[in-house]
Amino acid sequence: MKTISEKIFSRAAGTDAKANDFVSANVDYAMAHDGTSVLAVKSFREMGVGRVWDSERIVIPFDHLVPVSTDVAAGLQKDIREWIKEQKISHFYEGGEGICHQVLPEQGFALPGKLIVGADSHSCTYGAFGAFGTGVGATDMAEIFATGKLWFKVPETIKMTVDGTLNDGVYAKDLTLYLIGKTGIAGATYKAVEFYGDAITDLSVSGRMTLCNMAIEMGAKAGIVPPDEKTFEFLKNRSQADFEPIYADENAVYCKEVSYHADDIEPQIACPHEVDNVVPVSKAAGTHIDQAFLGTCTNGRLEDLAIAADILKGKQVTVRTIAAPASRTILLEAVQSGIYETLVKAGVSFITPGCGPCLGAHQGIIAEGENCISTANRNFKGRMGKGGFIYLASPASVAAAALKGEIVDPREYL
Ligand SMILES: CC(C)[C@H](C(=O)O)[C@@H](O)C(=O)O
Ligand code: SF4
Repeated sequence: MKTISEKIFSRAAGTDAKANDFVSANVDYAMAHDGTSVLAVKSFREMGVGRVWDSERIVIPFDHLVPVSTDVAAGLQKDIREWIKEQKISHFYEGGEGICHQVLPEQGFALPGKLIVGADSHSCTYGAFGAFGTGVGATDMAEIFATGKLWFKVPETIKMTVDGTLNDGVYAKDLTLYLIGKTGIAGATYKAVEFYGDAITDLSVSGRMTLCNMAIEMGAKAGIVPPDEKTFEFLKNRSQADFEPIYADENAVYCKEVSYHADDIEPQIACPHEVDNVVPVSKAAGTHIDQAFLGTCTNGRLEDLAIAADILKGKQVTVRTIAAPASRTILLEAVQSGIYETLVKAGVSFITPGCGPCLGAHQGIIAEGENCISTANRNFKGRMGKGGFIYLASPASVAAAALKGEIVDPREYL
C-alpha cells in the first residue's frame, strides 16, 4: 500500500516509512557542483570530520561557471579541485563535461529506486529514471558528505495522469509547462509527484527528464516516472550499481489524484516573471525578442537541438541565438549528426556544455528591458540580467522566435 517515495524511503532508512514520517535515510549518491560545493566544503571543513563518508558516492561536476570567468571563482574552483584530490573523490567531472543533471544520468548514477540528493534544486531530474532525486542546501550536503545520511520528512504523493497523445508541434516542455500552469508554483509544495498515462510513457527518456526537472517549479520535492523498457535501455552499459526498479502498489494512498488529456495541450509559454504564468504560445505571439537560448538541464539534449535544427535548417536567425549542449557527449552527437552544422549555418553561437547564461552568471546576460526566449526552467525577475524579461518555451518555440524576432506559434514553421 505504498507510493514509490514511501518504498524508496523504507529501503533507504531501513524502516517502514509512511508519508509524513521523519526518517534518517542513507543517501545512495550525493552531488554538488562548482557553485554549491564551495559552501558545502566550507561547512564540511568546519565540522572537523576529516574524511568524507564514501568517496565513491560523491559526484562533483563543474558546470555553472565554466570556463571560469572571474578571478574569485577561479580561486574557489582551484580550492575545490584540491579538496576533491585530498578526499580522493572518484567522480569529478571537469568543466565542459556537462550540466550536473545531464552528467549523472549519462554516467549511470540516476538509477531506479535510488535516493539521490544534490546540492541543486533541479536534482529532481533523476526522477525520470524512477529514482527519488531531490535538492538540498549546501550545509545539508556537508552533513551528507560527513555521514552519508540526512533527515527527511517522507512526502505525500500526488498522482498526476496525462492520457492521450501529444498533438503535432507539442513537446515534453509544453506538457510540462501546461502541468505547472495548472498546478501553480506552490501547488505541489513538499509533495512527490508520480506521473502516469500514455502521454507520459510515450515521452522519450529525454522528455521525461524535461518533465521531472521542472517538478520543483510546482514546489515538489520529487517528480517520478515509473521506470520501463525505455529507462532500462538507456541504462544499459551505463549503470554504476545494481538497482531494483520500484513501483507504487495498486492501492497506494495519494494525497491527490489529478488527470489531464494531451488533446487539450497546445504549445505553451511561461511569461515573466513566474514559471506558472503559462499561456498558449499563440497568446504571446508578436512579443519582440532580443535573444534566444537553447540549452540547460531542461532542454539541452540532442532531441532538443534536433527539434530546433529542423526549424532552422537553411534559414537565418534574426536575433542573437545561443546554444549550450547539456553535455560534451551531446555536443559530439550534434557534430556527428550534422545538427551542429545546421545550427551554426543558421547563425547560432555554440558555447561550452554547461549552464551557460541560464542563471545569468556569464555568457549571454541580457540588458535591462530586453526579452529572452529560453528553453530553461526559470524566468524569475533578473535571473538572466537585471531588468530583463524571460519567456520559457520548447526548443521549437525558441527556434521559431529566433527566426521571426518575435514570439510565434512554432507550428507555423513545421
Ligand atoms: C546555483 C544553484 C544553487 C541553483 C539551483 O539550486 O537551482 C541553480 O542551478 C539554478 O538553477 O538556479
Ligand atoms: S542549467 Fe540552469 S537550471 Fe540547470 S543546473 Fe544549471 S543553472 Fe540550474
